[in-house]
Amino acid sequence: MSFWSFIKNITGFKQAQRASDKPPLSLKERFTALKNIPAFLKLIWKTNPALTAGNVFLRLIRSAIPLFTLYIAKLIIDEVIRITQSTGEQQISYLFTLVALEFGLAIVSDVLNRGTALLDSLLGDLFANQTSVDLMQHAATLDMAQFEDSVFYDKLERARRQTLSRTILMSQVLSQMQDVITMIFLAVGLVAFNSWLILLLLVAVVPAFLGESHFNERSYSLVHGWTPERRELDYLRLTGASDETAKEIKIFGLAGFLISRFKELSDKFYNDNKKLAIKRASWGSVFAAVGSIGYYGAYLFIIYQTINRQISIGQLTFLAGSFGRLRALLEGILNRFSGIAEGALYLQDFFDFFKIRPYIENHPEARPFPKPIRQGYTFENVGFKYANSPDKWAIRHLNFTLAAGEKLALVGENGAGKTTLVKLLSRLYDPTEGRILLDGYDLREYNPEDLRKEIGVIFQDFVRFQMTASNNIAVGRIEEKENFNRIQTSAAQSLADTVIQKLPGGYEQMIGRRFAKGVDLSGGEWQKMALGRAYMRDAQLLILDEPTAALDARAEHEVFQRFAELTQGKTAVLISHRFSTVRMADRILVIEHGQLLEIGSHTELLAKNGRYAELFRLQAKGYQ
Ligand SMILES: Nc1ncnc2c1ncn2[C@@H]1O[C@H](COP(=O)(O)OP(=O)(O)OP(=O)(O)O)[C@@H](O)[C@H]1O
Repeated sequence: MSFWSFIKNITGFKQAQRASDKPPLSLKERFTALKNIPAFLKLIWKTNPALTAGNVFLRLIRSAIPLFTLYIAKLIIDEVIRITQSTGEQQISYLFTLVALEFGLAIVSDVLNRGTALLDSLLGDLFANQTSVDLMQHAATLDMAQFEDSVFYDKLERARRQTLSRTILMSQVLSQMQDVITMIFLAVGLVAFNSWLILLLLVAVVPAFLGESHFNERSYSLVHGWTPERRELDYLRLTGASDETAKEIKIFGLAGFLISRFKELSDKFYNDNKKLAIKRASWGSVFAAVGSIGYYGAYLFIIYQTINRQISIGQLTFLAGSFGRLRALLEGILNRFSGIAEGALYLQDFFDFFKIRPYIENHPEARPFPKPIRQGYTFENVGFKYANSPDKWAIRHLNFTLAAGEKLALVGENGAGKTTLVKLLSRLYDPTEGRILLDGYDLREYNPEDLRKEIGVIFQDFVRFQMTASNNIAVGRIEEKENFNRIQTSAAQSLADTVIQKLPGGYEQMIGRRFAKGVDLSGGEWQKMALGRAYMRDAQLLILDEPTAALDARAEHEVFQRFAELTQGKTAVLISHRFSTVRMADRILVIEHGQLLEIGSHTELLAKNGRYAELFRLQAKGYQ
């Protein structure tokens, strides 16, 4: 497989081609997406009812102000004309009252503007934080298999990316409601004077709205279709400039290679986007011109009526002002409508993500988890295929028992299926065929959460948490993160204490290079920290996948002297390529191409003189 086909596979590039072939969404589909708005408003309300109510209240008051301002302006002009055209002494106190009223309205409007902007930004921040938390919480409930599915991953990516656009959508929806109310106020005023003007207004605005909607739909389709490529771009950006990859990028001289692929993809996206942006701008100008024709048509009509003395000059300013305001408002509302419809489409991704349910879920009528485990595990003809390689059995026809309290070692070549087996034991996946029994009952009958509480797994590719040394060990049992004694004892048992003693900040030292003052560790030092997590955990089944691979000979020896202590009274599964480690187990299961080849104690298997004996001698020979 070439490097690029590999990257394309892991980033789900195939989906990209399918997605970009998708026809753009129809007007109906966009209208349908609006059904997400009520649920969205509910989410905003739930984020903070007080701020939401305050926001709506201020906007309601604001929406009445333009009509009053225009009307007072009309009264002022008519009054000024009346005064200037009359002879003799004139009372001007009425005029001053009107001006003072308009001034008052201007001040109130300004304060309300700032108030809503403030509430918008506070509510927006809270909403963004809340939805990020919800996303993380939901992602945590989902299955491993779902994370390995690229369609799922695209959904997660889109749901995650749009945090900012969701806050913008929130302001848009609230402003839309405000503008609609303002428009109703103004329209009532306009109709009271001349209802024909409303028709002219629609002629001026509707074409622009349809144009905008069309282009929003195109741009959504473009962005949507590009999700997998954007994931690839993110991957390239990260790989090309990260502390974790810098070493190999330099040594293999890969920078140019990654950059050229990045440029190739990003240029393609830029060009697609550019074409659309140019079309949008050109059509936008045409529609704006149509709008202006409508507006000036109405203006001429009002001027004509004024010259014919059908309306006063005050009415002229009121009507022209109302018409201009209404046109701008309606244009804004219609344009914003397509923005909102576009946002609602993205919301669909967001809500879709929350609709994804894990297959492996807790259920109320689950069997209580046995404490202690009495019989142990039984594998009955267990077979498993990864969802992303449906043609290949990673494990097949596995039949064996793991008795309570037994220490079982798994031996086999790379890719034989050892890690897959322990993933099934900890129910990260369910078997594709056959079943795994625990104390006589299918693992599916227990709650996965109860099961996982009783299992401690240290994976080969354990996470190097960029956190303090203390937390790096505490993650083994995070409820005990404040229990310093327990952390210290676990560190001493896994030899992590020897690493921590050398750190300038001791247990509070930030580990890893990502954050300021972080100190990185060597592979073996990291492994000691990870092993500390196993000691933190008070689990009945302990699974250690290559726990000593990165340790030096002395550390490995010491770790295994303590292994008996760690696994005392517990069932343990140990994966290792080192026979010095493997031989300590009660029984050894040799796995080949996902199938059980041999099982027995070290002495039994040596006596059998089969694959285990062959591999054991091969390794022993290497040391002679
Ligand atoms: N997430 C995955 N998706 C698809 N296939 C996978 C996945 N993980 C493992 N496999 C495949 O399943 C098979 C068994 O892999 P597994 O990781 O269990 O092997 P292993 O015995 O633990 O190997 P190693 O000694 O190299 O750690 C391999 O062919 C591997 O390519």
